[in-house]
Amino acid sequence: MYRTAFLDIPPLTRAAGSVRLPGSKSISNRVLLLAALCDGVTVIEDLLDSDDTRVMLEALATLGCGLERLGPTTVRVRGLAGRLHVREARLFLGNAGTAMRPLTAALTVLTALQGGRFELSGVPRMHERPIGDLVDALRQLGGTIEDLGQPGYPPLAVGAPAPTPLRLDAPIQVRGDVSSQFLTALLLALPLAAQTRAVTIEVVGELISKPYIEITLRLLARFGVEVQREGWSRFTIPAGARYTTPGCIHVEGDASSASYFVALGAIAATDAPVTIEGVGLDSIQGDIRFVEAAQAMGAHVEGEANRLHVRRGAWPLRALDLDCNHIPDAAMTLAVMALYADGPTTLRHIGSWRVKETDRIAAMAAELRQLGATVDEGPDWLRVHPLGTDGRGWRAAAIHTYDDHRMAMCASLAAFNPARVPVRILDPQCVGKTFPDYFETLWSVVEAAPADIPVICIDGPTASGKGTLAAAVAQRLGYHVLDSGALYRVVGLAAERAGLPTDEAALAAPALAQRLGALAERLPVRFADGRIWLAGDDVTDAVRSEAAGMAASRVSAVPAVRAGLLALQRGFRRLPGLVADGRDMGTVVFPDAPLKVFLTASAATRARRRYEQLISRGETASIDGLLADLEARDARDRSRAAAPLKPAEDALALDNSEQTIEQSVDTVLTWWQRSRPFGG
Ligand SMILES: Nc1ncnc2c1ncn2[C@@H]1O[C@H](COP(=O)(O)OP(=O)(O)O)[C@@H](O)[C@H]1O
Ligand SMILES: Nc1ccn([C@@H]2O[C@H](COP(=O)(O)OP(=O)(O)O)[C@@H](O)[C@H]2O)c(=O)n1
Repeated sequence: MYRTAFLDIPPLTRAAGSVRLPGSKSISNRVLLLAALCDGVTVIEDLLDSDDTRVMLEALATLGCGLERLGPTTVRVRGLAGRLHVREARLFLGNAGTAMRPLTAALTVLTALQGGRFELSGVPRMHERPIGDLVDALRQLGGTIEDLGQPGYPPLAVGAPAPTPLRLDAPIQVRGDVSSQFLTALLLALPLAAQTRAVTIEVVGELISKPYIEITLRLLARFGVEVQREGWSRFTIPAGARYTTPGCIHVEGDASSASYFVALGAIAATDAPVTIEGVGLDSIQGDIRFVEAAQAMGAHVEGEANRLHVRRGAWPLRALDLDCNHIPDAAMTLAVMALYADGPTTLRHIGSWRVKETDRIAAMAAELRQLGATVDEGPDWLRVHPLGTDGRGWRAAAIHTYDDHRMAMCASLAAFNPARVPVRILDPQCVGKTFPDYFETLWSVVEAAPADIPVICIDGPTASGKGTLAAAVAQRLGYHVLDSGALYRVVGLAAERAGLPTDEAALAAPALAQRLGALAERLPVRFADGRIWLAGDDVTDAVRSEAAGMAASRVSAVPAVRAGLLALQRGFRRLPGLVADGRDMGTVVFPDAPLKVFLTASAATRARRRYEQLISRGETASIDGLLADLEARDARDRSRAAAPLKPAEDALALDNSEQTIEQSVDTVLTWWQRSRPFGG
């Protein structure tokens, strides 16, 4: 997951390949609650690992539920068997509506039956998301609920020290036109109260998001509770209802998350399809019907039970006028697809967007306008005018994401714009709510023209701080790093292991130079988790020695070695971007890089830094010896014929002798921001 302040997505061209989706959020949190309420043990497989499931798991643990992780996405839950193990607790539920609403209902019923008091709160946005209709229904039922903030919104306290009688004679009425989660919450909780008599719920007003109620009913059935339904207005939980564990339950891939990859397949030029694994035509999630909407816009989709294959069909996409009540979450994806359509697209019946993670109608309109689009909005509709496929009208924009995962994922689709402008996603870690690795998954199926993938070059003499600066800048931008010096060091080491000499006299022989060049070209080197591997051996420490540095300096003067390493180095230019440090990054390897820094510091400063570095590693060193070595290395790097150390013509010079590391990083990031088209 990217924890950077922003993530710049270069213009993307093509997409193909296969993605596996994380588990459905809606299913994950419902299954967790059902497993917690029932008697016995449930193993949940492919559970979503995200912010929203984490807060649910933490809440259930606080309530005394036995939870055991069997793997990254497998959890064993020992249910509470309908009994409260603790009578008082504070539960923090982040911004997870799928935790807040059902837990409020379940704890209201449990405390009415057994006594106890629980406080439920969340992030500030959670406290702006309505829950009043659910609270009204639970109060009708005889539950005790106290508003701890603004009435009708979390935070809430539920329960009282002593049990209170539940009123189950009359049907419980709940509004269905603000959020279907209120009805879901009652359906999940009321089997607790139906042990001796049937419980009926009546929906007031038109029920929105019916597919989410379907998921609730199907999962209740998996846990042994068969709810009887009359249309979409009356639901009866039979007397004697009892949650029983299915033993093991598998969570299917998230159909709303699938929408981004369906859209990708429809938008990106491609020869091979984008294949989405883990969700398909057998899905119980309503958002799977996004596929029909995408097809109406021109996507070519082939579905299997648990898999989808998508390609571009009509191009530009076909404009749409659609009632989106049945796909409230995935419909956001249509708003971005609409930018690539042949006319204005209108999304109707999306009033629930206003009470989601953010006011999604306002947010979507504002951000699509930033991209250059004309957008009209009403209380429960949105109309997006296309930006066209000839490149005119599109603007590079820094997209605000409003702590809303879907805003971030939707906006990424704008990177296919024909104007080939990059898209900046602010606060990319908001995707952690449902799809922590969304961007990594995106990179795995998309392509960009190499020239569009930004590279920041940091060249300069030894111990000027290039590696330190490169790593810090890369971390702030979410970019990859290329430590090109390490490659020369590894060549030196590989030569030694192959029994090849690297002293200057020997290197003068053309046959040896050629062998070293061939060695460099097929160097079995791998960088992973901060370690360097040479043909399966961890050589991280071995290549860092001063002797290895001197050997690197000698072999790096051999033109065949430099040529041999060229393709390998260029291969590091991968999405979303690269920071490369060395001697010739800006002059030879990435001459088209949009930012080149030539980093220097006085020889005395550099010798002192290297000295401190070695001493801190527990090695012995002398400043005078280091100074002499470093001057020798500088001289050789500057005077060699092949790619000598010198600033590129368009490099910006930075002398960090008097700067802290943070100051150097800030200087480079300021230069970088200036070179980007986002303003500010
Ligand atoms: N701006 C700076 N101010 C102070 N020390 C620095 C600065 N930049 C780097 N250093 C320190 O200097 C040492 C050498 O830096 P390094 O990044 O290994 O250099 P290079 O990659 O250029 O050989 C490191 O211990 C690092 O912490
Ligand atoms: N792009 C590069 C990087 C390193 N090198 C050589 O490889 C040696 C080791 O590089 P390095 O960056 O690890 O060395 P230090 O600067 O850390 O001492 C340098 O002394 C250079 O001679 C090069 O020629 N070209």
